[in-house]
Amino acid sequence: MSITGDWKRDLVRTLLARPDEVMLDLGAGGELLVARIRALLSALSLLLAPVALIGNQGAGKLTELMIGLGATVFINICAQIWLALARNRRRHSWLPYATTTYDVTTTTLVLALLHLSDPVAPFNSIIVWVFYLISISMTALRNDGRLTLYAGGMAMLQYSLLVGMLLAMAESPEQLVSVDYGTVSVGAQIERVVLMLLMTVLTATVVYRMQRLIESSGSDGLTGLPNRSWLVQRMPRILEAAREDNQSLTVALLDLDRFKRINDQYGHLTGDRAIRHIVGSMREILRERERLVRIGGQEFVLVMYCPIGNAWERLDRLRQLMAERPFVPERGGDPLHITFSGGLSAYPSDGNNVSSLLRTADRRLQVAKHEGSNRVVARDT
Ligand SMILES: Nc1nc2c(ncn2[C@@H]2O[C@H](COP(=O)(O)OP(=O)(O)OP(=O)(O)O)[C@@H](O)[C@H]2O)c(=O)[nH]1
Repeated sequence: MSITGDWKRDLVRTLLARPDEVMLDLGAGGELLVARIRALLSALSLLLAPVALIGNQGAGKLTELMIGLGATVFINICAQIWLALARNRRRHSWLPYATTTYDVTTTTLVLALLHLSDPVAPFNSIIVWVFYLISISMTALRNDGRLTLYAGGMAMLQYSLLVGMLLAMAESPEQLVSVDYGTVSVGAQIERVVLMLLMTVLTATVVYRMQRLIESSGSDGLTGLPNRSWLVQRMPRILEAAREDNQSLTVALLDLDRFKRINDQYGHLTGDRAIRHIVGSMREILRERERLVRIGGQEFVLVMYCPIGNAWERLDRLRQLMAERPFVPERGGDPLHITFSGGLSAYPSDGNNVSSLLRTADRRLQVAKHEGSNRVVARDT
């Protein structure tokens, strides 16, 4: 299979996947930012009506301005509602879809309204049409590829339907010529739809790249395991979910014993190989949804969905497993028995947040090291 094929498949899979908790959290921050920008732009649009009033005279123009003013007031009320919802601590998963639908549809409605003042305006107005592109590009801040595809698809569909309907309604070619907006050309309309498609593809690529960067910043290069920043970001949600499901959770902090001697004796590359070898054994004791995290050089955290006593038994089994599978530093050389020490803490009895759980586990780990290493301590003595 070609690398290009894999890349494309990965891109499509990433864009269509439901974002995970970290992406959704970042996306909620992006939604708030977009809501603020929308509120600012809406407030600025309120200034346009008085400015236009100064420059225009006549009864017909006044009616038009009143309609414009009414529309901007409506847009401002909506912008404030979206802002209040985005600020809400409770995350609404439907909100980005609702606001994107609103942004795109408002653009279409304003273009349709422009038809009342000049029949060519909806086809050739740049200022209003550009809001389709702005709405599509703003979806990048929500970290959800599906939202970008939805925005692009909806913008292209609504615009095509609008210009198709207006072209069908035109009674004579003269109606498609205007002093202010020029002549309507079907080619230019197709170009606009192609530009919307291009903006959708570009924004989707930005979303894909951002998701990849966020993922790689949360994983360890040597082992591919999640790293400390992953743990700090993810743990609050994991603990919250365990509390809601009334599920037992134990945090195990493991530290390899006297690892320095392997580096000193065989070199760093062999040390790296030893770490990967040990991680292979550690992975085997993981159950569904449990995580192994590399938080430091030779330090690991296991997030285990079981009571602390059961976790202790499982880690004892890991010790046996590692004893049965010694690491061979060089071909034909003597196998090395690498051991680990561990400290456990139970959620919520030993702490109800990541720091206090890790602090307790670390205190017990130090006791394990002090008592001679190669052991796991589950409670304070
Ligand atoms: N090869 C390799 N070594 C690492 C890596 N990260 C940390 N180390 C090494 O791990 C060793 C840790 O040494 P110490 O903190 O003294 O701990 P220790 O020798 O395991 O001793 P105790 O923890 O007290 O049992 C150092 O030699 C680090 O260079 C890594 O990614 N690869």
